[in-house]
Amino acid sequence: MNAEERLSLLLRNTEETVTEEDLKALLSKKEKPRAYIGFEPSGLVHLGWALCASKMRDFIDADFELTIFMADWHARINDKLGGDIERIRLCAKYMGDCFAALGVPMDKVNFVLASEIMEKNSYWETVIKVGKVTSLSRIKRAMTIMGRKEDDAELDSSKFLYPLMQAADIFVMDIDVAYAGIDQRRAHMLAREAAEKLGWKVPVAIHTPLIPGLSGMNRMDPISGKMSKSHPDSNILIHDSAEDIQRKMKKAFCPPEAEGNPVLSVCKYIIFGRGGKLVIERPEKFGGNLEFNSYEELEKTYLAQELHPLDLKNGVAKALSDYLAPVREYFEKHPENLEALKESMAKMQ
Ligand SMILES: Nc1ncnc2c1ncn2[C@@H]1O[C@H](COP(=O)(O)OP(=O)(O)OP(=O)(O)O)[C@@H](O)[C@H]1O
Ligand SMILES: N[C@@H](Cc1ccc(O)cc1)C(=O)O
Repeated sequence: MNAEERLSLLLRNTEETVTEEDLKALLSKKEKPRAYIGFEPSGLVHLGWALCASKMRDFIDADFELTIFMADWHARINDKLGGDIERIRLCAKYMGDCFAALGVPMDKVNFVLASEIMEKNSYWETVIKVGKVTSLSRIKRAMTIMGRKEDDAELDSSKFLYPLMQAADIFVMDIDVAYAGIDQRRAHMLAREAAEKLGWKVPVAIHTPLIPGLSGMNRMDPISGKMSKSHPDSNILIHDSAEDIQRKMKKAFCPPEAEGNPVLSVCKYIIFGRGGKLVIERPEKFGGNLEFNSYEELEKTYLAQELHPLDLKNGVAKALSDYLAPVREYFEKHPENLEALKESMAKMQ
């Protein structure tokens, strides 16, 4: 694959790259750059992460050394899973299963737990150095990277370490490209600015969009309306059955426009994310079946009101169920971590 092909693979399905010039320069000078994405192990996985998994595959295909980072202590700070570090680590194992089930070749990635890198002597030194060049108000603004409000006065003080730790993770692992959903932008901008001030390597940041929750997203605050495990009614879990998907899709917000439309967003980034097609089954009297081979074709037809929202939803529910069939098969063969996590989570309530 030449540099141009690598670049277009890395840029597909993204919302922004900071900066494209830096990325081009990196590709021209490094054969196997280092990229990473981090997650808090914090519960059952939803469809938004399928977009992350798909992008991870792009990084691997573009010949990057990819690290999937399981932020166990970050999740502990963020009070996830009852703040129980053992439960959080169990969840990290289950997440490894999820990425494998979503088609990430796990033998080609580094799967790293935050506690492993935190044992290095340089970790806390790096946190402190980043802290020395970052203002407290900047840290407060970055609280949104942990799903918290900037002005929440009730936060315990460990949470102020979190953005510094997330930036330090990048430096300690010697990362060239930090990848995440756009809600993580403030962490990456903080890391870039700290690196500039400290004279360290400035990481490139690549961000994918957020799949909206099924009940729709507030344009003024897209982060809080994203599909998330915190909003079970408006998410699709990767474990959902065909019936669950159908039921949830039926209730989904589906306005006659593309922006903020969760059903079209699922089509764009999941169903057509790596090619693919969509078949809408319709009785002859309503125009018969439709087949789309690209998202653009689908969007055009839908916006021209030649496809009824209910028919679209039914077709998407069926396509999603097919998309997630390998995930169901994977967990039928490897149920251990999922079952152990569910059992452990049941003890929390
Ligand atoms: N709806 C989504 N669409 C696309 N990417 C997402 C979505 N939700 C989260 N991500 C990405 O997944 C990674 C982990 O995010 P995060 O831990 O906030 O997920 P979550 O399951 O929605 O968590 P929570 O429910 O606790 O807010 C981040 O890179 C984030 O940008
Ligand atoms: N802040 C990320 C998790 C994360 C933590 C540390 C990292 O280095 C990277 C990512 C989230 O909420 O999903």
